[in-house]
Amino acid sequence: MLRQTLKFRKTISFLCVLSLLILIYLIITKSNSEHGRTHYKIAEEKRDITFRGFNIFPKDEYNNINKMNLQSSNEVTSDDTKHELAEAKNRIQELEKKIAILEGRMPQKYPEVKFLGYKERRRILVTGGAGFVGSHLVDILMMKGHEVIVVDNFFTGRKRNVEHWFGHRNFEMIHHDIVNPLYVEADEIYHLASPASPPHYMQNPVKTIKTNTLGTINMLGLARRVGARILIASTSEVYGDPLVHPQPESYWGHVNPIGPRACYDEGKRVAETLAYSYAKQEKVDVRVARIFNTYGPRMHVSDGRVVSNFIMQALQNLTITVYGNGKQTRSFCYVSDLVDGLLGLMASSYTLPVNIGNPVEHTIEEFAMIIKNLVPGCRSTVATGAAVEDDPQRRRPDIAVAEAHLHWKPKVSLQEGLQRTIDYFKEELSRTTLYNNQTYVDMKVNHH
Ligand SMILES: O=c1ccn([C@@H]2O[C@H](COP(=O)(O)OP(=O)(O)O[C@H]3OC[C@@H](O)[C@H](O)[C@H]3O)[C@@H](O)[C@H]2O)c(=O)[nH]1
Repeated sequence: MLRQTLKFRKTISFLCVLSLLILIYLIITKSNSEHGRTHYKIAEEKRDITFRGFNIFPKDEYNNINKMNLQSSNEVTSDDTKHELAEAKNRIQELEKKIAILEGRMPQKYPEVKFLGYKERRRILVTGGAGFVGSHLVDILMMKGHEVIVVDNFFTGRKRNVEHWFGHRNFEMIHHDIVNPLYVEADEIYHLASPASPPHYMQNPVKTIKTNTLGTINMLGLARRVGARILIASTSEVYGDPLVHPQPESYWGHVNPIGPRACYDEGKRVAETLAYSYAKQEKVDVRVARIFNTYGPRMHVSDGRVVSNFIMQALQNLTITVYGNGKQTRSFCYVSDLVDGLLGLMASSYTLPVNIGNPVEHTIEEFAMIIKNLVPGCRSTVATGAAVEDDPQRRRPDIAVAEAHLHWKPKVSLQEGLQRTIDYFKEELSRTTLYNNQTYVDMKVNHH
């Protein structure tokens, strides 16, 4: 009995030891396999990072991980994996090249901006701020250290004209059509929004008149609400086909109210009327600039006005197209001079309309020859064609008021201004033919 009991105990002890050994064995195997899995997981994650082309690590760390990946793949992976890794590296290299190209296109830093204290710094709204004149004005206001809000519907304006300010803390861009009300805070408003090139405004006369009437009402209403001073961009076209020469501000003009230019001429005349009505009735602080023919860089290659047309034609050895007999005259002001005049007017206490333009007058025929001679090796011929309906025959500003009240007169000679503009259009031409393959000829405006 005793022997049997001892034998039973031995068996029990043996079974216990055996189960203990099995348990230990199981625990060891499990921990090994988990360790292996973790290793594999880490390797997978690293491989995944490089595979997706996220080159976000500092270079050394990135290289180490690549080495580790290669080592581990040498140990555990097949030729397929090696091939995948090589492909991933190629893709990373391609992406790096693309990033470098994109970075090359981005402006590296902003133009230098003056620092203004909060008492001097003004918040300035520029309607049409992405347009030809507006964008040059925006540049100066920004560089002076003000906060600038650009409003544009991009009907004729372009983001490209102001993109060098994108992201700057003093700059804001609003895509908005001022025919609809706008609610922003501003100390000053430059109201420049409107198509200004005859073929453009004639192409959409209703839009042109809405912008100059409803749009101006909205901007004057805004100026009243926020107590801002507002400068309205009017035009020499309020004088129509003038019977007085040169044109002083006191001249009332000679305008056909139902002609093809009326949407612009009369639109701007109403804008002036609205400005002085708001000044009288609502005490809005208004300034009115009558802008004469202006030219310079950032005019669109297909703007359709004489300067851009003649320069583009001369640069491509195409016929220079003079509308009518070419005896009509114009006086051309370089854009930086105009911007100086606008700033001077906004700052002055003079509230009646002021002509801003360059009084140096040329016939259009002469002007064609001036441009042809400024483009080296130009083989263009100058041809006259059908006249444009209601085309003003003589135009030259009397700038006595600007000289007396703003102490302003233009500084840039026609020769110098045209040279800078020709250089700009040369650059534009190479850009359009290189990247777009859509040349000026496709978009040429012809209103013969
Ligand atoms: O290719 C062309 C283009 C224009 N012209 C002529 O050149 C003269 C100037 O024409 P533009 O189109 O440049 O400008 P306009 O003077 O007619 O109107 C301008 O006036 C002042 C501003 O307010 C506006 O920018 C615009 O309305 C006109 O006599 C026109 O018929 C040509 O002979 N050939």
